[in-house]
Amino acid sequence: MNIYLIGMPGAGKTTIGKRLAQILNYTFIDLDHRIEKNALMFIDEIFEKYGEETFRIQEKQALSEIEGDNLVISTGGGIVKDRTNKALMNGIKVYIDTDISIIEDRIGKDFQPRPVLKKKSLHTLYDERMLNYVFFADLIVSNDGDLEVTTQKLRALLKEKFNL
Ligand SMILES: Nc1ncnc2c1ncn2[C@@H]1O[C@H](COP(=O)(O)OP(=O)(O)OP(=O)(O)O)[C@@H](O)[C@H]1O
Ligand SMILES: O=C(O)C1=C[C@@H](O)[C@@H](O)[C@H](O)C1
Ligand SMILES: [Mg+2]
Repeated sequence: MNIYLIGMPGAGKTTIGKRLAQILNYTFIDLDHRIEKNALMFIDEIFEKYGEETFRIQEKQALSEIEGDNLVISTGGGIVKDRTNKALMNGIKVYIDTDISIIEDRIGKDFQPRPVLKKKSLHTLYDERMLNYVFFADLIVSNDGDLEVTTQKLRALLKEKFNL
């Protein structure tokens, strides 16, 4: 069974995904890195050179190319903008739900370029996307507190609800 992590930029999908894969002995895949490998370009360069629409096509393509079992896949924050992407996610979809003000605090301390945040605030993106995250989700896990606590909580829910 594969596990897809969805949620706002900076919610913790990559960090939790790596740790969860370690605990379950699954393989970790970061969809943003797959897109960069396919395009031989960083995501902010794709946005700059070709725009968001082209990026979304590449994102859908990378999602549809995921193969294998026992994978933890962290997706980009905007994967839910296109509701038809849900059908391409064959596995348990987990919404990592993190308070916007906590995300703001956390990503103030990291330096990854996030091109969507050049145009819109996290608050606006959250208002636009929140219902779509819920539409995609089989499970919802809050990541407002300690990372290890979140990951263990998720691990326990996967066992309880999906017998993993
Ligand atoms: N529970 C936590 N406690 C403290 N810091 C955290 C926690 N979860 C994530 N972080 C930190 O928040 C930042 C964003 O996390 P991460 O990169 O995993 O988010 P993401 O959802 O993958 O973001 P993006 O959509 O931009 O790829 C990182 O600096 C990470 O170390
Ligand atoms: O929230 C978004 O729309 C994005 C999030 C990142 O993970 C990347 O997928 C890209 O920068 C777009
Ligand atoms: Mg990430």
